[in-house]
Amino acid sequence: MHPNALLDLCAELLRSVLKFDAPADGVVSAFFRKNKALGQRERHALAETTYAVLRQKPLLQSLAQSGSGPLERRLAILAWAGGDAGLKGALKPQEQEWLQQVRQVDLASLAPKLRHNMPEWLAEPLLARLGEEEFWALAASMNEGAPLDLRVNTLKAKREDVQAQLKAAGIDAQTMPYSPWGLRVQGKPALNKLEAFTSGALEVQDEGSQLLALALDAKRSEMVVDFCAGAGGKTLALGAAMRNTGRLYAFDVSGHRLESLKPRLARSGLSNVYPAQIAHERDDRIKRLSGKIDRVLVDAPCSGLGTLRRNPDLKWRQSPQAVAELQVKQRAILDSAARLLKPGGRLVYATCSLLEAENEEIARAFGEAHPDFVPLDAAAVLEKAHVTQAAGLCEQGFIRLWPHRHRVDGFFAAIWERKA
Ligand SMILES: C[S@@+](CC[C@H](N)C(=O)[O-])C[C@H]1O[C@@H](n2cnc3c(N)ncnc32)[C@H](O)[C@@H]1O
Repeated sequence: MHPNALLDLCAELLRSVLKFDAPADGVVSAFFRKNKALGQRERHALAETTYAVLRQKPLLQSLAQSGSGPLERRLAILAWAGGDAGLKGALKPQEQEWLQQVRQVDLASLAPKLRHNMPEWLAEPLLARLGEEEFWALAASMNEGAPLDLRVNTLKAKREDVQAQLKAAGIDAQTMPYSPWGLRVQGKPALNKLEAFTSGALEVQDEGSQLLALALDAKRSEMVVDFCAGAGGKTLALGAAMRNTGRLYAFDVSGHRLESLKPRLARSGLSNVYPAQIAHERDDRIKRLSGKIDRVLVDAPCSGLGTLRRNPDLKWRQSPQAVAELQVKQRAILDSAARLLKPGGRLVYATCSLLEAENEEIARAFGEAHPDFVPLDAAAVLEKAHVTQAAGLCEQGFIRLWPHRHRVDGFFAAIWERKA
């Protein structure tokens, strides 16, 4: 495709994505389905440019003000990720001149909001919690892409064997710094045709999610509930940790998400998982299992703001009102899920949010209202689960993962034991 046509197509894609009426990854995939003739490199250029615009929207919108022509084309020019040669071939002389001028701007001299590229309602609490230096490190880390994290299904294979298989396929996979199940790959190699993947020895799962499954410490023959199982990323890790014994209920209100668990379940070799759609957190099924469960994971619906490296659109699609509504849901789900536990059972509440409002605030309120739940020290729990450098992953007794500190998505988890 001619570079100019590709640039215009990118502007068209940006126009759709920047409406923010649907998640960016879905809009990009739908756009590619509609534009079938696009080659691999062209798709890469369009997707990376779109994500670069989402990551730095305030900065790029501000810089784009001086140019002319459609705003989305200007944004695409400023963020272009398809190489300088292609861009040169696409630009009119006037645009070339403008780009030269913009590239001279001293970015360090710009207002803070154009440098951290977050809405104020998000920047404010993060700055208050982290202080200047760490806040800016976090802002920078959110503008980096995330690597591809993998979990070895220990039911089927050993980590070092899968690592060797990947190496034989030309993929350099490093063992993860914290999770004993994890391998990390740079770039985005295609995995779905590899024997390690089709045989179920390998799943895509970020390191933080693996650590949450480790924190639940589900054991052989236990009764376990994954309350918000979704497409089952954590369910699969829990089922393998239980060595395919006992009973693992995968609940979710979304039947559609639970459907996506099925092919993954088939690959994994697990037969101890029971997916079930529930109407809401007080569903009759929950009442029937009340007091019978050994371990419950609540991977609560949340703002997702810990995953901005992968989903930068979330910072523009979320709002303080949405967070307030999520808090109501999070409290209700945690309260209801807690009823499932036997005396002596373990409860883990987790989110992939960075906000105290969805994390410590929810956990503390639950602790105050439920004196029969004793908080467990997260570092001690992770150490017992053979997680290396566990203390560095925890704050105030909770798991607290940060992209700039740990090079993973942001995650939170609180752990309790119901009094015997
Ligand atoms: C963070 S996602 C779960 C991700 C999943 N655990 C994984 O590892 O792939 C939160 C899930 O909570 C589900 N959910 C929302 N409200 C719920 C409720 N009242 N009861 C149970 N699940 C709920 C959503 O459908 C969504 O799938």
